[in-house]
Amino acid sequence: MDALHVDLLVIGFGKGGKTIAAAMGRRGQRVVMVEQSDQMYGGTCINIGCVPTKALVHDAESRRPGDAPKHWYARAVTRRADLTALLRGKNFDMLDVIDSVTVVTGRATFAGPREVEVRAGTDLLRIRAETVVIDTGSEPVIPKIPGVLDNPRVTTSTTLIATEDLPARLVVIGGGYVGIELAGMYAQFGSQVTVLESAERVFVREDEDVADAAREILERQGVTFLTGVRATSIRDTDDGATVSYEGGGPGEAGEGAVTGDLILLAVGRRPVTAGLGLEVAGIRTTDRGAVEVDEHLRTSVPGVYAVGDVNGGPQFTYISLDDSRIVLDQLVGSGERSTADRGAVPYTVFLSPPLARVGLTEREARKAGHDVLVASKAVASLAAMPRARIVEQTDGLMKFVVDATSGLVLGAALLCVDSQELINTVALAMRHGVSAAELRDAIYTHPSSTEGFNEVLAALA
Ligand SMILES: Cc1cc2nc3c(=O)[nH]c(=O)nc-3n(C[C@H](O)[C@H](O)[C@H](O)COP(=O)(O)OP(=O)(O)OC[C@H]3O[C@@H](n4cnc5c(N)ncnc54)[C@H](O)[C@@H]3O)c2cc1C
Ligand SMILES: NC(=O)c1ccc[n+]([C@@H]2O[C@H](COP(=O)([O-])OP(=O)(O)OC[C@H]3O[C@@H](n4cnc5c(N)ncnc54)[C@H](O)[C@@H]3O)[C@@H](O)[C@H]2O)c1
Repeated sequence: MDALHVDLLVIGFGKGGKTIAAAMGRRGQRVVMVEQSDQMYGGTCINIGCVPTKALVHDAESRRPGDAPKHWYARAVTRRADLTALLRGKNFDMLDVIDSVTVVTGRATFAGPREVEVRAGTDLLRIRAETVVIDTGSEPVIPKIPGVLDNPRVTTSTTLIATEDLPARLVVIGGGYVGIELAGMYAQFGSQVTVLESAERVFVREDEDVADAAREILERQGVTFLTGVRATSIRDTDDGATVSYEGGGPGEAGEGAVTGDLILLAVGRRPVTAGLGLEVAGIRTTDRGAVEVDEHLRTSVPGVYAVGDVNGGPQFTYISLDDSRIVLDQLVGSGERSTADRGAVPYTVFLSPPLARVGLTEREARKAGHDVLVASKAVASLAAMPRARIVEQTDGLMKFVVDATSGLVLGAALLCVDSQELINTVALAMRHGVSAAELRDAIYTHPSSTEGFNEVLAALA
């Protein structure tokens, strides 16, 4: 079979891959983007990840006491589907409008170092490229628990958020990002939610005061947490699916069972490398199954790069985007940009209100030997941040960890309204050496959430 020969081949329509494809296509390079599903143009984020879940969080938060839960939820699922369809179309068009870029819908497997076969139904296409970018993302880990496989009551985030019937009872296995966000969201839609988490507490990376505040908000919204427990089996009953568990911290049952109408598996996501034929191409993987890359995202085969979740880095859309900057710098820039350049990378868990974090926690800062100053205030106690009262969301706290010697911000935990926006200002300040005093004394618009910094950081004076 003759192979189609192009300049750049991208496998997977994720954030990093599509950004590289568009940039190189605009430079006149012949580019092929291979995506296995026409329902995944644009990748995980817009179709089954960030965007649909945050749309659902928004709708869950907007439910008023008189709104019938099942109806409200079904309406939200329809809106989610409309929104993702719109964005999927826009993402396809983004590449389709570029003359030298072709989107091929089919599953790619390596046939050589920079050559793939693409299977679409009975059609088979062979593509050879000067440069290959692997951006195949990640997929949910399915824990080896009896009763999990082929059980219609067992869901992943992908299938749960497409379910049109609101589960009366939802059991979530895993209290990480996916588990927590969906637990909070479904509780606000009206489900009775139980989270089973194997760590001794939820938000285990966070300082205890922050973790306790976040947990307390979720509990008030109706989420029950069982921590330090491990699910051992799932058994179908007349009444639903019963998850048995072992473990449990002080004061908690050593073993027990909880029944749900649906069970959500949320114990992590692993890189999609199986079945890609990486061994045929000589592309090495790590012991965790990710494509092995160096700090410039080069794989073990010259001319082949890996971006996004598949390279084993932090699993965030904005990291996949930053990966694309590193690869583009290799292809058309100075080749100096690397993963080592990243500093103060923030993250947000979309609770209501969101928990946004950057830098060191207080515990980490003290352990690292810093002379630490802490400024922390409950949002409800802030006089100079009326925005929280305007939007009727006064839950949470703002906490800054500051180096007493340099006056620089070491980290922040913002559990408050708009924190997904605020944290980017703090991260920028940290990256550019803006001091805590400068953040405290800056002029912010009013009424805004940022002006909370004036009052919270005043405690450092
Ligand atoms: C429920 C959920 C919520 C999330 N929320 C957030 C959030 O709020 N903020 C955030 O930053 N991150 C969030 N994430 C993580 C984020 O979605 C991912 O980190 C990001 O989308 C990864 O992008 P990527 O570039 O690695 O590839 P992806 O976007 O995963 O794209 C990979 C693509 O490759 C395709 N593919 C795979 N194998 C092949 C093959 N052999 N041939 C052809 N195509 C193939 C897949 O179909 C897929 O479209 C969330 C994830 C989930 C699951
Ligand atoms: N807002 C965001 O940015 C966002 C939202 C969703 C997902 N994501 C990304 O997706 C990734 C995957 O999310 P995730 O929540 O699936 O993984 P995760 O790694 O964040 O959390 C998995 C959790 O499951 C627990 N766990 C593991 N095995 C268990 C078991 N057998 N029983 C009970 N608990 C168990 C772990 O202790 C952990 O707390 C995240 O790491 C994140 O990068 C980001």
